[in-house]
Amino acid sequence: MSASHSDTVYDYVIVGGGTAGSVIANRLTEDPETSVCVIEGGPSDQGQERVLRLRDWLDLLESDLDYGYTTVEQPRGNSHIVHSRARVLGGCSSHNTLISFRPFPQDLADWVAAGAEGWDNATVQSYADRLKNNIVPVAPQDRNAIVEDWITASSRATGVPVVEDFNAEISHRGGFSEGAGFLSIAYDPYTGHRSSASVAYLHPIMGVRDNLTLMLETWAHRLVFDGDRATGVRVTTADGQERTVTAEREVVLCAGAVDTPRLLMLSGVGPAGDLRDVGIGVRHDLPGVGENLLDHPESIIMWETEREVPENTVMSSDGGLFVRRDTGDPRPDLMFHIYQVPFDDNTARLGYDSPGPRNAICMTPNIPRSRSRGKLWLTSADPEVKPALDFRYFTDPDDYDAQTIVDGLRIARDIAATEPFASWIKREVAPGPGLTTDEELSEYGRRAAHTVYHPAGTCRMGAADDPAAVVDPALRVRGLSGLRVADASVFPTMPSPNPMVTVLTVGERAADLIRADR
Ligand SMILES: Cc1cc2nc3c(=O)[nH]c(=O)nc-3n(C[C@H](O)[C@H](O)[C@H](O)COP(=O)(O)OP(=O)(O)OC[C@H]3O[C@@H](n4cnc5c(N)ncnc54)[C@H](O)[C@@H]3O)c2cc1C
Repeated sequence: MSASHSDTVYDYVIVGGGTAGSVIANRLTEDPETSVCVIEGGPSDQGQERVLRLRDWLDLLESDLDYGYTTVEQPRGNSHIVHSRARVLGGCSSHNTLISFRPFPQDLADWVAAGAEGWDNATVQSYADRLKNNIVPVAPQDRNAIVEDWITASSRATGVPVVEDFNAEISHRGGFSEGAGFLSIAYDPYTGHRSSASVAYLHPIMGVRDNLTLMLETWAHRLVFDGDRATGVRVTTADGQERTVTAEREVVLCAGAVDTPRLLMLSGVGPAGDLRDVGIGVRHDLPGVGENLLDHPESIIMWETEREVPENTVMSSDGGLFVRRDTGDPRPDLMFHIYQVPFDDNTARLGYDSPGPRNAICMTPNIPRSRSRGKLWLTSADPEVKPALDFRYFTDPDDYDAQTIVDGLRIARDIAATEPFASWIKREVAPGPGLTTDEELSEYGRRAAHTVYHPAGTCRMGAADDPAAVVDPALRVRGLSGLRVADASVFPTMPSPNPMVTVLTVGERAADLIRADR
């Protein structure tokens, strides 16, 4: 951009310097003639050891760097889940566990079938090939003996193969149906530091590229329009000033699956009836905003160990297991993480005791393609009031979601009875051996349920003429101009595995789409 512009006018304004936003900011500023301003609600992560040290991720949950969204009551689930969302540069990639899975080919076929033309497997995987993050299987020194034994027992008990590199199976062999192994993680095995979106995409260019401006601890609370065209963002800066940051070309929303639909609705873009109910003037009736709230729900089984769990780890959840029950689909339909620490918030609330910090091992079965669909909406026109999140956990009519958790708990028990994992186990703490029927396991599994922290889908992508879609396949907000969304909210359906790599590829492709429109 030319030097004649004032300091609050940029070619592109990106709201949210999170996972996708960091990628887009990097790619757009590769052209020195293009100016970009990133508005980020949180502080920088640079030099912040408590953020960068991946092993300490649990300390960031519900901290000053977490927006901590709650849910409305979940009659068939757990009403006490806190949905952590990071308030720091790099977004959730700066406080998550950085487990890195490419989406499965069939996940992307689902996207295309949902109207996301151009988001086919070959195209999306080619963007995954470009990622700057250092994604590697858990390094030898971080391979904990109990996880090694759990992988062996998982393979023996369920008949699935041991997998050395899950992503290689996806990129070179067209995916996998089942497997147990150490996870691939975006980290530096030499330092234990994150290879988050900010580390990989922003740190190398901060203070280097003059055409990149970061407005940190700055909150965007309303979009500014000229007719149907988005021209900028009203923000409150770190020192409490109200300002308008102007975009000559586009505003790109990367505030995540909670805050992007929230900002659209606060700006009068969303379901007209819902907006009127809270006294917000309707600029553009877009019924899909806030709908299609997706997640990966999980539950937990916890054991006390006979001896202390060794300390070496990347982030205390280093192994994964994928099982397929429905052979009519090539993808796994049950996933498990292992936790090498007592992950006991939900079990303690239900009255279960907790083993000591070095004497617990947990498995968390999760639902890769949950059939329950939720919704997010505003309860007030006040931008400070958090939105309501209703995931409608375990409400799918066929009870597929709850049955998946029941199956998961049973498979976990089989693994705990199989050597070499069995000899680590002293006793089952939760749900406890007394609960055995489907009904008992379903009731427990739903009450102790948690989230894998993967909300998505609330501004879903679809065909340009699909009235329920919020953005078209080029990520442009339907019916408006100068406005795109690029973050987890555009997912039409949930990718089966952990979604961060898919979000990063959304960022990579968004940058190309934006450049193509110049
Ligand atoms: C605890 C936890 C663990 C997870 N573990 C994994 C994992 O291991 N693997 C995996 O694949 N996925 C994981 N996930 C999910 C994954 O991290 C997210 O799906 C992904 O990072 C979301 O990226 P995003 O770009 O959509 O949003 P975010 O990364 O959340 O970015 C949004 C950014 O926008 C900023 N922002 C929001 N609103 C405003 C506003 N109004 N004004 C200014 N700034 C604003 C926020 O501060 C944030 O930086 C985890 C998530 C959590 C919370």
